[in-house]
Amino acid sequence: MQKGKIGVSSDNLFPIIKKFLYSDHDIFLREIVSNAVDATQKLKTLAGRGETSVSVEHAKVRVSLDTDKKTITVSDNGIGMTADEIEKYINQIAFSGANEFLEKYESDANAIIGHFGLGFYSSFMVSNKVEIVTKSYKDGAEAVKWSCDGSPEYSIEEAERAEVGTDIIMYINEDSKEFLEKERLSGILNKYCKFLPVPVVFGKETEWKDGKQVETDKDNQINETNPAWTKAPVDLKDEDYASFYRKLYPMGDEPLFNIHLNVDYPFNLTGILYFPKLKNSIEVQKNKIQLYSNQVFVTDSVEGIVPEFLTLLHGVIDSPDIPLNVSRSYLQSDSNVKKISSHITKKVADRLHQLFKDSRADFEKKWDDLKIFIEYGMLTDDKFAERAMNFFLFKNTEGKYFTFEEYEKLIKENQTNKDNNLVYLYTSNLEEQYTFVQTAKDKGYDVLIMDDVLATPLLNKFEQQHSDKRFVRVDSDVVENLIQKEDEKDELSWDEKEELSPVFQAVCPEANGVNYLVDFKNLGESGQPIVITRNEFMRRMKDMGQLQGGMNFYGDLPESLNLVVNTAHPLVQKVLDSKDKKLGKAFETIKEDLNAKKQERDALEKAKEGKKDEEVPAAEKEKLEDLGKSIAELEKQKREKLTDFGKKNKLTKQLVDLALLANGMLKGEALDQFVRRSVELIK
Ligand SMILES: Nc1ncnc2c1ncn2[C@@H]1O[C@H](COP(=O)(O)OP(=O)(O)OP(=O)(O)O)[C@@H](O)[C@H]1O
Repeated sequence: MQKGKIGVSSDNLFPIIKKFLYSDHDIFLREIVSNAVDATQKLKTLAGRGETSVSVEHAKVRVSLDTDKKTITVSDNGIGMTADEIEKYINQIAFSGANEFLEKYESDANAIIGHFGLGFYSSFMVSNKVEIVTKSYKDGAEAVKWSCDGSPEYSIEEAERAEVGTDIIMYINEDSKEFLEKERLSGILNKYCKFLPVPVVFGKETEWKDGKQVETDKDNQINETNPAWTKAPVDLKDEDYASFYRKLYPMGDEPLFNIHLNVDYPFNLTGILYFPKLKNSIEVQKNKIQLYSNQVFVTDSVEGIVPEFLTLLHGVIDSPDIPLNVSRSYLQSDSNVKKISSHITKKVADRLHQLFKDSRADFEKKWDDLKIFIEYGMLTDDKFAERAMNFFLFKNTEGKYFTFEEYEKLIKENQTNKDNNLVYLYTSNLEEQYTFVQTAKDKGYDVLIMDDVLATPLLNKFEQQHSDKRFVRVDSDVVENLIQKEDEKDELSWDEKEELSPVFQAVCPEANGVNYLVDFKNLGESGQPIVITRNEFMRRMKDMGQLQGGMNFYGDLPESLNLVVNTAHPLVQKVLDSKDKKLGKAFETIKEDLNAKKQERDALEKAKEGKKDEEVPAAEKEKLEDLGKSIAELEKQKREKLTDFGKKNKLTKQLVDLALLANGMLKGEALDQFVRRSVELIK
């Protein structure tokens, strides 16, 4: 037996490997199994070149578990190692054996790249002791056994092994005994090794016999050696893509369609990406793409590796050019990774454009499921946004689809306002905003449906890019104001409006932290007497605030609605008339009094003009002050009378309630009262 010291610069390397090399301890299995796969492939390469007569026909990697001895063993019938090679590749751990092999067999390099640096030593994260029993393929090579208990000391001795290949025997330590559970182990194999290119077996297949599961004598192969993405697109049918998707996501809904990536210049990349049917919550759909390197699973958290919006896609990307065992931040700044990312973006946009051109009808059918994804892309990636203008679709309330260009043509004539802006009308909820949609349609306008969470930021973006286009939600103003074609004429005098304002204010609901602002507008005799609208700017700001998690100034503001009184409506005129009748002489007196006092004050103010303060007689100042007080008092009385009238007047209440009802905002007690009042009014 020969003893020696592993060639590391410091005795402290082992603890470092154990603790810090990989945060996921389960990665040891990936490393050891992929070394075994590499060794097998190396032997196949040699056999293919006629450089060895060792049979590679039944090449496989076997993982076995011995719960009594507390060992996990990974065996392969690959290339094996001589004692010298162990010295070189294992003992001199800074040296990566793959390099030498690569130099020699450059043309076959792709299949045999070792990229995990200290891969073998990751076994010490979970083991007290590791043994290698190996026999090289080289003529006359003797089997050897290397053994190391986790200190830098190792031993190497002769051993028995009938066939060429290697066993890695790991004596699992107390802290890691979870890995001695069969379920756990097969879980890890399924995660990392599912698509390795050489058969990997673990345990035996089972079958149902006499009402229970029994083991057969057939090896249980855990991997598929030729997964769909490694095949040429021409060799795959729709069903093959669909069944591969089911393999990746057994619980997932059927995807909409897929993109098969196959790049070999300027970098190597293969993969299949699927467009899933997105559900409402975006977050849970994210990060389902699996990243592989030569069929070895690396990660399923691809943030920063593919563009943000593409994390919504599902599927597999495999590239030997992605540096894998490095930190995430390094990965994100890697130039290869950046190229890959923009390449995928382009491919995805191309594919969507293709689908749009090939079958518009089919594309439209899928649009509702696709749009969140495309909108997300347009918002976060300007290059994608540019390309997407070719296939982004608007959908109107009739269920018809238009490209940006087509829609512009459709509305240009009718929906250009007096300032020469093109106005796009939209609804975010056809049910709730039904009356507004209908009113707009009656005017001959077209209304779009923009009902998803990304609509508001997307509209903001469209408007930023096109300064002559405006998007307004149908309920953000009365239809006359949405697309203002000419300056309006007024039906009520300033005084009349001033008096009506507190009357209607008095019957606005007070609960729910909603502010109402009474406003007046000529909506025509056939228009509704009262309409409730939501200011577009404030609403969008609130929407954005909510998207950002409510941490935004506007998000916290109380909701503010406009109560628009139709100045041309006969019922509004009726309120005005009945107010005069009801408040009668007493109210007239207050008004006359108020007017007289105001005139007096104005005259005094006028006389004061141009004089310095000390030139104004004290009596006059006092008089002005008294007048101010009386005016304020009279104003207060006037307001009180109007408020009181508003509250008692059934018609006022009824009109406001009707407007609330049309907006689905009349609930509970208020609704009950409305119904009772309506019955009474009909009687
Ligand atoms: N099962 C095996 N059969 C034959 N040689 C092996 C086996 N396992 C490891 N080796 C040899 O030991 C070397 C070191 O392995 P290790 O996993 O530490 O690094 P690597 O495989 O070279 O690099 P990486 O882990 O990054 O792929 C390998 O390059 C290979 O030459």
